[in-house]
Amino acid sequence: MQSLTPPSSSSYNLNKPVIRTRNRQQPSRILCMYRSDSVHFSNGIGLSRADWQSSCAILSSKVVSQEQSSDKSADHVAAVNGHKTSIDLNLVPIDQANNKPQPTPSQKPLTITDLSPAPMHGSQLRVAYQGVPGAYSEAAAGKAYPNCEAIPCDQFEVAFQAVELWIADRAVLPVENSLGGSIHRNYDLLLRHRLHIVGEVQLPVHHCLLALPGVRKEYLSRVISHPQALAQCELTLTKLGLNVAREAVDDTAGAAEYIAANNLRDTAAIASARAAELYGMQILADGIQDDSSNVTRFVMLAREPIIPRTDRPFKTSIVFAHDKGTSVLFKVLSAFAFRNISLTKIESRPHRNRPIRLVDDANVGTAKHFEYMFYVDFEASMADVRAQNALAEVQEFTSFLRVLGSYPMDMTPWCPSRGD
Ligand SMILES: O=C(O)C(=O)C[C@]1(C(=O)O)C=C[C@@H](O)C=C1
Repeated sequence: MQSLTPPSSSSYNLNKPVIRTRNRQQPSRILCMYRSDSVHFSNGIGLSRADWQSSCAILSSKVVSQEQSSDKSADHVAAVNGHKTSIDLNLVPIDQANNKPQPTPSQKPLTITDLSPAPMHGSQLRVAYQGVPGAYSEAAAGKAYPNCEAIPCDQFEVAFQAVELWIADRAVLPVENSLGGSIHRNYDLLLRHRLHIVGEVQLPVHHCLLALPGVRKEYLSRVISHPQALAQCELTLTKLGLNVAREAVDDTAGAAEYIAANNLRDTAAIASARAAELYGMQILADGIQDDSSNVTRFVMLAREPIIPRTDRPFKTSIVFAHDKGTSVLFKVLSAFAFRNISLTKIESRPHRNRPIRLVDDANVGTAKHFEYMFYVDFEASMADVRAQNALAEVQEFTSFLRVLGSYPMDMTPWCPSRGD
């Protein structure tokens, strides 16, 4: 199993080990664990657990929406995520009249525990996040799962692996910020890993400028923080007269920890008030984000998808591509527009497997088109027939389609960050 080690040279003992990539000393053992897990959960039809999980959200609801249709269409549906199988995917029967999932005689009615399975090891949910204690991601983990055990990881990738290897039950990862935009790394990782989005939280982000006790603004020659935090405070730093070097580090709280551990009196960090408290820093300026309504959206990831519902607002996240390029985009978006399904987010990322498509024309030469993966979030549950029909249509237009998750929207009342 992946080993846990205490944080680097920090003199602060927070009793919270950070999972670090450099301690992945036994890849073969990790691989074995994963394989045996797949075998153990295999459903006897040749699909691994991971395959089954990634297929089930879209496949189950689509098959159910076409309950009366032929075997041929079931095969067709089962190819949506690239898995050709005759598996019975009739997992979430839909009452078409009420547009609600219905229990069948062989199924127990759903309870709240079905929607958010309890951890197998005890009552406290273990939630992996990137950063060290005091990071905003830790606060997001606490908002998503009050009373959870937050597990710090030194990289996003490690947070994904912590869940895959059963070290954690969930990962909480930032995907976009209202000022800084998308956190692209996490979009790429969502595709590379087989975890499911099971929820979202939006966290007001209130940045502070932190320095060692006694340090004044005039002494500073640099400010360090997470690149997103530096971007979110760019104008305010200038307004404060801080024309100092800005340097990116892995996370906001880690910046504060680093300054404290190395007694750096010429360096300030952009981080939370909680980080100031944890690492014995003073707050030189409070609320330094360029916009008072600065919000970061985080998604929660799990090994299992949740069962989509229609009795509360849900969002669904998908990723798709087409081997004929971007011309498909308009058609895909129209599938949602015709059904009055609002999109809340669209993002494109390079198609890593095939980044460039060459189109040769003997007369004029060779066009080099960049290829993309498109990520779309829309406001509907996969248990909603409108979403099922929209995705059935999207499937016709795309060569790759994966549902990343269908999950409750964060509807907590707007509560701007402290001091605004
Ligand atoms: O560094 C942190 O404290 C984080 O949690 C990371 C992160 C990010 O990746 O965007 C999260 C929220 C803020 O937007 C700034 C940084």
